[in-house]
Amino acid sequence: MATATAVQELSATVSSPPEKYLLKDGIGGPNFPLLAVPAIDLGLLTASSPLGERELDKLKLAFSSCGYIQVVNHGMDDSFLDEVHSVTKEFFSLPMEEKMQCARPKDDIDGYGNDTVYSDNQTLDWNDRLYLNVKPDTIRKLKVWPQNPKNFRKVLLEFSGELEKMNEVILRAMAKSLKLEDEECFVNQMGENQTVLSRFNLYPPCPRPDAVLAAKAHGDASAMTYLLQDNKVEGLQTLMKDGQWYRVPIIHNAILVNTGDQLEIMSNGIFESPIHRVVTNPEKERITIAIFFGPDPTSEIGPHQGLIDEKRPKLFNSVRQGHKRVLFNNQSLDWNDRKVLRDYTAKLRELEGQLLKAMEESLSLPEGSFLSKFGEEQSMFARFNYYPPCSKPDHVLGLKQHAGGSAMTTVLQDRDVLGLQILKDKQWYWVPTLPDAFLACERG
Ligand SMILES: O=C(O)CCC(=O)C(=O)O
Ligand SMILES: [Fe+2]
Repeated sequence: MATATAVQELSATVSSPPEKYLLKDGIGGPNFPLLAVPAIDLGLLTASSPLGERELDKLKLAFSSCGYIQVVNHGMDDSFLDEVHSVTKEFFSLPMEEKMQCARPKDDIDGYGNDTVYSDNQTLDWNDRLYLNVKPDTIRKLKVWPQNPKNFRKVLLEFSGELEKMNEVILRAMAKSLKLEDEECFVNQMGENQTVLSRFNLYPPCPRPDAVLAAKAHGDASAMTYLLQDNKVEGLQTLMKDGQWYRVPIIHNAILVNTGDQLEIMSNGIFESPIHRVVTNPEKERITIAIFFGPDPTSEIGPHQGLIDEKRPKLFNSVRQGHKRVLFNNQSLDWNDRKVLRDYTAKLRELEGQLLKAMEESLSLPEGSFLSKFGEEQSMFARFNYYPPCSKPDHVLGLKQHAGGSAMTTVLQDRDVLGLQILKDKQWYWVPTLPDAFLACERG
């Protein structure tokens, strides 16, 4: 495993980014709409007044739709936040030899560096960063904590300490906004020794903003993420359910908060962990500071009991951080696969609606005759099949003869290998494969 050259140096010396930073299909765009992220007044979240109630409703709506809030009136004054920005900028402006004293050792995450290169095919991010674990104290790697600027460590501890308090207020408010009896339920799930990780990001100017990302699309593995954005240069974008990337706006010295994967689990999927990315800017550098809060890695987290009912079954298994598994009709799936499955099933639901409509039309039935029978909460399950080669195809079936119990089944067939047969008039017929076409059948 190798480390890439500092992006800061590339930015200063090359006129076009090396191949390994270029995305084959570009970043899309160029016009990305601005996302409306609600500003939440921290003081009001704890107020028992109609205004306080309104703020809680805003918070709930924001976290369950776009996944972000901008916290204002948070009690950190401008001069302090300017100091957070300036120690970060000063650190990245140090001569390379000095920054390298904080270099991330191979196979570690703490320290100054950038993408670890795992393979020749990897596309790299246009970003240098300093990762520092802050809590629990026992995992601090002080060897890579900057000694210069002199106030760096003090500022980091004060900033993360302020955000730790803010996080407790917000976690309580989230529980309250969901009308949960136990307002401490999310705070308690974070455990005795929650993890606090800081990430200082430098995004140098990039000559190919159309083809290079500063951070590839990802969801945060944290429970909650707090970001002090650059006050002048935008860059963060988030993927909304309409499949479109939106720009996340800047509010001067507001703290941008998003839910991470662990909170998605605790809230049984009500508060989703948004997928986001960072784009590059051709002229200006961008600096941000992210603080991630995660549950105690030794304690188990899971969907809160009060958020599980018939309408919203338990979506996730209980897990320890780092072992993110999910329940999807009793099939355990990896986290990223679940996101793919969610998008895929959403598209199939649309397709199903169109097919039902066409079937109604073909029988001259009024619109909705079939669809209405499925009800609000129609069930849907996925099954992934692997059929290994078999030396006795004349004696062994991949799947015995059956008719499914569903109303409608959609199959994405193997692109190359035939296998499915249907029985019609006592005769078995092959079902041809048509690359990337869906096979739909009634009554499974
Ligand atoms: O710098 C940003 O705008 C976002 C950073 C981010 O997504 C991260 O560090 O996980
Ligand atoms: Fe992130």
